[in-house]
Amino acid sequence: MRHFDLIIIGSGSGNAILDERFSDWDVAIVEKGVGSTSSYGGTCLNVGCIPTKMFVHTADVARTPSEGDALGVDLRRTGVRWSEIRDRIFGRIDTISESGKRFRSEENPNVTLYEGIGRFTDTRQLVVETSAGSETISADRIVLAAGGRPVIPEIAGIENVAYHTSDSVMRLEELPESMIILGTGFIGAEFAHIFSSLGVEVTMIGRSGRALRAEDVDVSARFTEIAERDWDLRLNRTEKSVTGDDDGVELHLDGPGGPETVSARTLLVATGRRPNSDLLDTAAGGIATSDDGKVKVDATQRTSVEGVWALGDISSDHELKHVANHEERVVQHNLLHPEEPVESDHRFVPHAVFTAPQIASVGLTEQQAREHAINYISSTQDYGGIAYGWAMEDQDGFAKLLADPSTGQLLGAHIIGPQAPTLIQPLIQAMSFGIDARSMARGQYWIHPAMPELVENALLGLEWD
Ligand SMILES: Cc1cc2nc3c(=O)[nH]c(=O)nc-3n(C[C@H](O)[C@H](O)[C@H](O)COP(=O)(O)OP(=O)(O)OC[C@H]3O[C@@H](n4cnc5c(N)ncnc54)[C@H](O)[C@@H]3O)c2cc1C
Ligand SMILES: NC(=O)c1ccc[n+]([C@@H]2O[C@H](COP(=O)([O-])OP(=O)(O)OC[C@H]3O[C@@H](n4cnc5c(N)ncnc54)[C@H](O)[C@@H]3O)[C@@H](O)[C@H]2O)c1
Repeated sequence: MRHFDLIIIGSGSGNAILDERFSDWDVAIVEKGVGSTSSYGGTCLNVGCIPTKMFVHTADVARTPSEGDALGVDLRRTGVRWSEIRDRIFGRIDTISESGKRFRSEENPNVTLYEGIGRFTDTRQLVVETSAGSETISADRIVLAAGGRPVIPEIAGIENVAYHTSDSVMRLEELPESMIILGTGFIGAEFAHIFSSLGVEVTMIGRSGRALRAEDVDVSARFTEIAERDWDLRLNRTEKSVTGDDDGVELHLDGPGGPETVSARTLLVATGRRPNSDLLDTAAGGIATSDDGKVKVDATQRTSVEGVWALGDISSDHELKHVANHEERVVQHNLLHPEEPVESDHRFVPHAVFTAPQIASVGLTEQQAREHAINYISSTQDYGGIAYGWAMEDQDGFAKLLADPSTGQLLGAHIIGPQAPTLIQPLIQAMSFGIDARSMARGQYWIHPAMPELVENALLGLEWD
């Protein structure tokens, strides 16, 4: 059994821990590979944030003809070269993944890369199943950065049909003429935009009455209206069974109008993700998990076992890359300076959904404020009420702010509309640095007539003592 100073399980955010300060540590990285190509470098790089946003940008360009009409410009999309799009995107991604793996395995003499599934057999001890056989390794310190994977719901017949998840759908051989997307969350909303903009007929299935229902209630309601215009959105549905053959799939549902069947060439399952703690058999390592399988950590990212840390999707409530990166920097510091540990800061975690239109959010939603009986004032500013919104003829977008009625400190910010993830950044800054709405609105210039006037006007709309 080989013993290391440090074992890192997972090459996503975990890969970034190692810098020159670790050059005299004997380190093992354990990585099983993600996606249909078993790639190195984790979810975000290979099957998550980065390729999806490369497809999203392409989809944004592909849908410009639908926006030209209101402006008096006639545009036509005459074709989509799917295999070129796919190969352009993965030509870049696969090269980065391969060079990242080569760097760790060939250019870091202090690092040993184990390619296979790691599983705990004892406290700080693992067996790794590699193609060359199984090997047992142990270490003084272990970092769990093993992420999560898509959940496949238990629908009768699903084991007999061909379906995709976000792990495989971006590498489709051909663009299908139709697609059923199961799930109306982040992944469902982003892929519905991507595939519909490229010409695929999208049917989207949701269990509740709203799409993106975790968003602020007004944002979710507006998004649902727009999604109903753009896609065949079927809400309040329960799946009964699924059947299929070489030509496609049929999903049998129960809904408000009784039983119904939807069919399409391809089925994409986007019904959430689960942490990989079961693959790791964290229980055998004595590591405590919550009921949902997330590894329990304290504010310094320490697990229940001395010398074992966790970060990112395997332990975090926020399955977001910027959170995994933040926690990785905390773990890195605490490995190097155990006598002066630092804590993760999860006070103002923003997120964005890169669908159409874009959505971004930070802090409390209105429904959360009500649920926790938090006093708030709110303000909503439409894109249609600012000069740049006139230029775009925007009819749908708005920014909504919630603030403390006694101090004017922002409690939450939610934007649906063009460039929402960019527009929200000054509001994240105001919340993080404790700037009240009036100081924020009037303590600086806002470029006229640029889109951030949406934020300025929403701030000015908040009225407090
Ligand atoms: C389609 C999609 C789009 C996304 N878009 C965004 C976005 O736009 N913005 C955003 O902030 N977030 C996005 N996310 C979320 C983001 O990708 C994750 O939050 C982030 O990648 C988590 O990083 P991580 O390091 O915790 O885990 P991962 O990057 O998943 O790394 C975990 C690694 O551990 C390996 N592993 C797991 N178990 C074992 C084992 N037992 N033995 C060996 N190796 C193992 C896995 O193979 C994997 O490589 C997206 C996710 C998906 C799926
Ligand atoms: N832009 C981004 O930051 C981004 C993009 C994609 C994914 N992500 C991360 O990945 C995570 C996973 O994404 P996701 O979209 O899979 O999860 P999600 O939790 O956002 O959405 C899953 C949806 O599927 C529904 N669902 C569950 N079981 C179902 C069933 N049997 N039938 C129909 N619907 C069902 C859920 O109610 C939920 O609405 C997200 O929570 C997010 O943190 C982030």
